[in-house]
Formats: sequence, structure tokens, C-alpha cells
Amino acid sequence: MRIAVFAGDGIGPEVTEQAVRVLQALELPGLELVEGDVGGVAYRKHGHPLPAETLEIARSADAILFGAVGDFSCDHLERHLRPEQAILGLRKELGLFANLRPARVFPGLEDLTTLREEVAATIDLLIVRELNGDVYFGEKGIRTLEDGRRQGWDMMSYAEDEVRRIAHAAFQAAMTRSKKLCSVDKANVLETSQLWRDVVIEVAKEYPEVELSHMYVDNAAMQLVKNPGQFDVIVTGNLFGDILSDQASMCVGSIGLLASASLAEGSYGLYEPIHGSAPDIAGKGLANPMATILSAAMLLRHSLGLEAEAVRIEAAVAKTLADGIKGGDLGGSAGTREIGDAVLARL
Ligand SMILES: NC(=O)c1ccc[n+]([C@@H]2O[C@H](COP(=O)([O-])OP(=O)(O)OC[C@H]3O[C@@H](n4cnc5c(N)ncnc54)[C@H](O)[C@@H]3O)[C@@H](O)[C@H]2O)c1
Ligand SMILES: CC(C)[C@H](C(=O)O)[C@@H](O)C(=O)O
Ligand SMILES: [Mg+2]
Repeated sequence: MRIAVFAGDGIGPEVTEQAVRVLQALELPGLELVEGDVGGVAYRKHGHPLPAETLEIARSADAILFGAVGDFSCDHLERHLRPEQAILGLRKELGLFANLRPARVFPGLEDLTTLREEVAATIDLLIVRELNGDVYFGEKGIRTLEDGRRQGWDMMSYAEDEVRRIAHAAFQAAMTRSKKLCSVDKANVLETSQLWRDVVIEVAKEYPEVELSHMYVDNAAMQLVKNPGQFDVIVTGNLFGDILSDQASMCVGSIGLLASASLAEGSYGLYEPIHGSAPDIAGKGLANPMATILSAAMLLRHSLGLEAEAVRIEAAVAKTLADGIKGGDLGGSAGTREIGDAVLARL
């Protein structure tokens, strides 16, 4: 079992360190961890945010544990050299098309979210975000029009096979949960979304037990705070899924709690918190490592088939929170390492 560990920038190394400690504490036989450089750190060291040697490590591993990338001092670089290209490159190069972002309220946190307690308590949802297409990977540029005005442009598109495979992933996820799937799009305006909706309806015929609904993304954003308990599985495109998952994180308390799995066909996957490098708190030992620790649990479940060990980690995180040990993001005072220690003590 070879796991690539790409810690990245900002709080990435701080939160990844705690997840690695948790993985090591499980004493899994044959577990090998191999580190690689990504993001701004990799750019400074190798001249590229996703160096060839890092990609090589990724390909040689069974799964990747990823911290975060992003460094505002790199924002002037040409786009292909910016830190974020590391995560985008890994997703594309490795065919990581299905991004699972679960959100549920941990017992004891009901009154700590930005929603009313009785509304927050109902949340147990899974966002299935398509990760290889959409406006993220279309042609783009900034051009000068004939009249001299500059114009930024980004091409949004989805091919039907791309929609079909993420729809299957979402219906399959729904089959293991409450058999309710809501497809979120903007079909009232976008042709990309119209095709998305048509294909999702076609795929639905193969899953007669799943109750399918459709919602426009603007309404979905509103419903997520009005009545989030109505959602079980949400399937959506790359851009809408990015935005809605950050929103869902605050509905359950903090972005420092939301883990994710980015899966290819088969068992290969990359696991990362949904948050970024948080430059505002980086290097201060303030970041909540729970999202990364929970991502390590998803890694054990999805890529290594170690369900019992995954549950063990999730239970330790839940117990830590129930015992009142919280970071500043949840109104507490525990630091990154202290939270790591607390989870380890409850494993
Ligand atoms: N997958 C990734 O690597 C990823 C994801 C999102 C953003 N980014 C990058 O990260 C950089 C910063 O972006 P941003 O500020 O928009 O988003 P961010 O997620 O890094 O931070 C947003 C806010 O949430 C807080 N926060 C985030 N994670 C936290 C944690 N674990 N514990 C406590 N508080 C936490 C931050 O302090 C900040 O106030 C940018 O360069 C962006 O491109 C990378
Ligand atoms: C850093 C950025 C490219 C990334 C995305 O937009 O997918 C991030 O926001 C995320 O949610 O993983
Ligand atoms: Mg995001």
C-alpha cells in the first residue's frame, strides 16, 4: 500500500502532518508513505507547480493524500505555472472525475453552524461534483476586441459521456444512501446544462429505485440554507459543485470539517480537504486538521477497502468534537497539533 503525500502550500503541510500521524497510528501492515512537491512550493523548487517527478510518484501510488495549494505571491505568474494548476493537473492527468464531498452535522455542533440549530441538525448530504470538465478545462484567454476593449473568455462545455459517467457515480452513491438524487444545473440559461439534464434523465432509467429531481443552481444555493435536510445526494458540474460545497461547509459548522474524495474509474483516488491553503492563518498552528484527517479516512475506505479503519478515524473525530475540543474556526481554542493529539488519543 503506497500512499503519495502532497502537502503543498500554506496550511497544507500543517493539516497533512496531523492526518499522516493518524494514518501511522493505525500501524497498517505494508503502508508506505511517499512525499512529493506540489503548488507554489514546487514552483519555487522545480520551476513547475506539478513537476514530472511528483506526477510519477502519484502514478506509482495506490492513492494520494493532498493538503492544499495556493500562494498569493504566485498570482502574477502565467496561469499554467500557478499553484492551483497542481491540483487541476492531477485531477485531469489521473482521470479523477468523481468528487465526493459529504456534509453532515457532527453531534454537538448543531448550535455552532451559521444556520438555526433545528435546520442544521437535518443535514446529511453528499455533493457529487464532476471534476474533469466544465468551464474549468475549456479554452480560455484574455483577448483584445476590434474596438480595443479587452475581453476575458472561458469556454464552458460538457460532452455527453462526461455527464453520463458522473451521473452513474451519483446514482450509485444514491443507491447506498436514501435513494434520492437532485441534479443541479442552470438549464434555463445554459445549453451545457440542458445537455446535462437530458443525459441525467437518460441515465435515470437504469436506476428506477432512485427518486430524481432537478434544481437550478441559484435555487439550490437558497434551498441549502433554507431546508438542507431535503437533500440526500446532489450531482452537479465542476463550477457549481465548487461553490455549493463551500456553502455546505458553513451549514455544518466550518470549512475545516469537509473532506473529499476525487475518484477515477476503479479504486484510485486523491483525498483532500475542500478548503485551500488559508494564507491568513498559515504558519500559526491555527488550522483545523479535521477535514484532512477525515479525507484520510475516505482514502482508507475508497482506495484501500479498509472500512473498519475508516470508521475508527471518523469515530475518533466525532468523539473529539463531542468532547468539546474545537479549533478557532468553531469558536474553540485548540490548535492544529492539539486537535491531532486529541484525535489520536481517541482512536
Ligand atoms: N484544493 C485546493 O488546494 C484549494 C482549495 C481552495 C482554495 N485553494 C487556494 O487557496 C488559496 C486561499 O484561498 P481562499 O482564501 O479563497 O480559501 P481557503 O479555503 O484557503 O480559506 C477561506 C477561509 O477559510 C479559512 N479556513 C480554510 N481552511 C481552514 C481550516 N482548515 N481551519 C480553519 N480555517 C480555515 C481561512 O482561514 C479563510 O479565512 C488560494 O490560492 C486558492 O486558490 C486551494
Ligand atoms: C484551488 C481550486 C482550483 C479548487 C477548485 O476550484 O476546484 C478548489 O477551490 C477546490 O474546491 O478544490
Ligand atoms: Mg473550492
